[in-house]
Amino acid sequence: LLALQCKKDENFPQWYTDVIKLSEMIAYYDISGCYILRPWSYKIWEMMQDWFNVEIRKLGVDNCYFPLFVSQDRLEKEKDHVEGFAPEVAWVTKSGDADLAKPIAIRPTSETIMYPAFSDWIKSHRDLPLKLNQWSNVVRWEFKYPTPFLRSREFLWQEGHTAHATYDDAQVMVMQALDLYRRVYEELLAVPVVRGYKTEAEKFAGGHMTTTVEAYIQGSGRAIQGATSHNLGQNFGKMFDIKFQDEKGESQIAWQTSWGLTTRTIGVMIMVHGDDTGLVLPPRVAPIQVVIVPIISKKLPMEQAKPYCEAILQELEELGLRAKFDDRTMYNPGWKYNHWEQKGVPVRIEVGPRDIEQKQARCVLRYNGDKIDVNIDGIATILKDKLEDIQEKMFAKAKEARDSHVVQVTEWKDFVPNLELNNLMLTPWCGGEHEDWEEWVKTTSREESLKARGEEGEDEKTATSLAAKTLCIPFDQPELPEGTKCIASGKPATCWVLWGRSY
Ligand SMILES: O=C1CCCN[C@@H]1CCCn1cnc2cc(F)c(Cl)cc2c1=O
Ligand SMILES: [Mg+2]
Repeated sequence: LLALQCKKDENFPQWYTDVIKLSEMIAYYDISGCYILRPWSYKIWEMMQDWFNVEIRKLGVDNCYFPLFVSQDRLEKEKDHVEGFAPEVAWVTKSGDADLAKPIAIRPTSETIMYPAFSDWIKSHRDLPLKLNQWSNVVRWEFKYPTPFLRSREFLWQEGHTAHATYDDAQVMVMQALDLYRRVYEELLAVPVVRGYKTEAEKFAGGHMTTTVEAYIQGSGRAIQGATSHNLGQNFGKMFDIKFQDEKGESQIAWQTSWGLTTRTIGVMIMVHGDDTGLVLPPRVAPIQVVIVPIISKKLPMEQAKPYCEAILQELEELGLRAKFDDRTMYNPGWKYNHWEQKGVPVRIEVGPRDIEQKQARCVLRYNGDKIDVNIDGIATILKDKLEDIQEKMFAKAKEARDSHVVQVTEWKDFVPNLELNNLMLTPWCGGEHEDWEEWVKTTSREESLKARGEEGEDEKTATSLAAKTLCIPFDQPELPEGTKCIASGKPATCWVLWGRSY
């Protein structure tokens, strides 16, 4: 595969698969749903980890590491909550050719692994708050169609787990974690997100309340959950006997949170920013921000180009930029241009004979193709500023694409037509839990989508994916005029909820 087989707006799933291969981010593996993260994507994960570790340390969170395995007894401690997930739990049943006495599960998440230890460690209010995080892999044997980064059977994540003396302290932690997630997306990945609460139907059943950051993928017209932060209330404290003596010597149950961000972040960044040439990397997370390509010919032998290029490289590195001088002789400049464009490197510096004569360099910007001739005196400062400008412009462009696809809708007749326009919809909502109006919207929006497309009885997968679901109740609520009716139930609306087709 030397170039993308299709345009981003022709066949989005195919485009995505080609981009992650061409940019050398992913390699495939013989076990379905498992992928190799090559250095080009793993370096991005490492930069997110580095940033996140600095930030959680400021919040008093310590990193730790708990075992990969969990006994069946422990995993199934919270019977009701686990049973919904049971089909996706991976089990170890043998060692060698001998059966294990009891099967052992591979962690799909670590509550049942961590919280018995929390119960041992927390006795007094002086042991609170307890704030731990772990970077690990988790395994969930998903059956939906697997997609690298977005839905894989093993993925990398961080999971934060904290315990507090009061509900309010826990809620502060929930919101601090959520804001870190917003910043990972908006400041590092240049992807705008909507922050809000999950509805009762969509929240983590084991918790008290779930908050989320939701991104918009223009290529598919779908929303995607970017990360999630839960207020667990005292649910797990009761289940795992996590109690503490308060100042008055009274026994209290701890208030907890948990929060997670996964390698799905990388897939979101690819889908939002990629174009018909390939990956377009936000400078903040680009493993290489600037690549220098010499245009070697009889007029400019490598001996003459090398010192000139190496001087530029050194100046860039001294300013903290991640730069590379591509001095390979077996590839010509055109091949190198294509290679680094497909990998999404933000800035390419071309150095030809004329550039050296005029003590300048031709800089090409990946995100919009601009070509600028820059004096090599001070080139590093100019490019450092240019990279910051690129980061801002990429965010602004993604924000415009998202904002132009969010519409307020108050009447049901406008709901599916907007789905068909790849829009997300803010609608008045009665909070519809009790009569499960959310299920009604899912079912009805799927049926009406099929009809709108003249495809009765579409195969289950597509049909389901045509259904709209609630993404969140945005923290940022528009005015809700007195007497506004819920778009589904017609009952008095209590808030605005954001709907969309989603991943
Ligand atoms: O979302 C987060 C943030 C990080 C820590 N965990 C929570 C809740 C995870 C929900 N969840 C998600 N998926 C699961 C899959 C499973 F197979 C089992 Cl047994 C349990 C779960 C499960 O509890
Ligand atoms: Mg799941």
